[in-house]
Amino acid sequence: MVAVTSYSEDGTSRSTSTISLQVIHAELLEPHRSYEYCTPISRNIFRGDDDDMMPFIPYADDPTFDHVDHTLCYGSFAWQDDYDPDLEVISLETAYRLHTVHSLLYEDIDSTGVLPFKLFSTPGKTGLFTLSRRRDLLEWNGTAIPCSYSFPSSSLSRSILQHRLERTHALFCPNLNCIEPLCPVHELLKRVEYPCEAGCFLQSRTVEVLPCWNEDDINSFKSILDIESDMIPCDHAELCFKPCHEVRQHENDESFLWNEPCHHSGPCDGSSNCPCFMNKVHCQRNCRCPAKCARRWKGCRCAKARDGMSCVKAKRCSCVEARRECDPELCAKCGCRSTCGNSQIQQGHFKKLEVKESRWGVGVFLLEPVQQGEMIVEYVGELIYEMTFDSRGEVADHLGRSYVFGLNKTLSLDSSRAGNASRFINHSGASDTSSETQCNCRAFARLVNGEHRIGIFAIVNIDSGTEILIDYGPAFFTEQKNAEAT
Ligand SMILES: C[S@@+](CC[C@H](N)C(=O)[O-])C[C@H]1O[C@@H](n2cnc3c(N)ncnc32)[C@H](O)[C@@H]1O
Repeated sequence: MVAVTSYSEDGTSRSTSTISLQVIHAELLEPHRSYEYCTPISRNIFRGDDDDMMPFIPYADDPTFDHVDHTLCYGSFAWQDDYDPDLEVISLETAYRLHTVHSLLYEDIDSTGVLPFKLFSTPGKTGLFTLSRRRDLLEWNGTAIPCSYSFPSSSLSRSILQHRLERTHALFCPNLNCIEPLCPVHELLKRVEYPCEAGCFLQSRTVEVLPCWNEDDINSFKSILDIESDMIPCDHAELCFKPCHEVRQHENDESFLWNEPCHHSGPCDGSSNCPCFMNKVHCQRNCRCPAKCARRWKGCRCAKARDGMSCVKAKRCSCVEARRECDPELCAKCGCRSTCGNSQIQQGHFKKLEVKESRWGVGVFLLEPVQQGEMIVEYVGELIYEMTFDSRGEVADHLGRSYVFGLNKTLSLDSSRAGNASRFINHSGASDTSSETQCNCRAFARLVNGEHRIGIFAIVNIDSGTEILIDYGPAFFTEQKNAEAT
């Protein structure tokens, strides 16, 4: 029984009545187990590496997580960075006076660590000199620094490979589809048309014996190629501290793969040492050669099909065979924006999906039937480098759930922090023959207008309501088990 009292505007009670309500005994509702947040995205986001400053300690109250080991992945802790704007001005002033009055090099001042800030930028952390150029520091009338004085913009330690990579990375981004917000490269794009030095690879055409490099040189070079494969030899040479033509010879050595967009004067053939020509690959959208260059990918000549399956049903679509999606600029007839069946990722026509409880945590289920060969969804996430793959991997291993897909030699696609429903797709091995847990989809990487993207495709006809399952591959669970054991 519930008593209901009504009140007049001045707050006095007017009447009270009693009503009886039906009592329903509901089943006990179990709360869903806790999950991490995930930002919804529809396109891959370039992240590169996470900040070097640790924002918080994950699983701080969980004694089974090795916090100490995990902190080693970071250079500093956000909660210890006690920000004081006065200190910036005092540090800058101190550095200036030590340099101008006592003739100390800025690099030496930095290496003593005597100032509370680093003067020069370090990986993931902006230095005081750069900060002072980017924003207005507090004004101090007693300063000895003249208005016209400018602090050095960068001082890159020869010994820190990351520094060298970051500096050159800031000058070259050959990706026309670059989706990095405010990518600095597109402001600084610089054409390299001339030999970088005497003995540049552009000038020395003769193939000599492979120059003898020691193990450290070769390891550094491999790291550079892993992180920055899309560079010309002149830039690699600068990073390696090696003569340009030696670098070129090592790049040609079959132990290294090099498939960067070309950037040179002259035609894309042997006379200009065009890297695409040398590596027997097509010039791509990101190459700096003219659009009508003979080495460019020509696209397919498949005809339009009314059922929206042109190129897929065509006997031999050159784009399909090369694992590229058709390119609206090149494939004139197949209808990349309508009838082409080989442009599903860029068209973004995905199937209706539902995420719900499955055998292995949460899974993804179809809300409509799908035909074999159709694309279901694009696997999207943050594009990350190996260092971040490792640091995030420690958390994923502890959690027992990993959302990372290897995309190519350099980048992985991680949907642990940003992604779409596809991040919840579970695994079924090829050997599983049970009708309910049989693998019914496959992930394919496609070159889409110069970018590697991953689509999840049906490998059989699938009914509505069925869980989507893909084979993660043999390494996935072995790596997870190894990580749990260590
Ligand atoms: C990309 S997530 C898939 C979504 C996950 N089920 C969830 O609830 O978030 C991958 C993780 O799911 C779990 N998983 C997926 N398929 C599995 C399977 N066949 N057997 C055991 N665990 C599986 C593993 O923990 C794996 O690291």
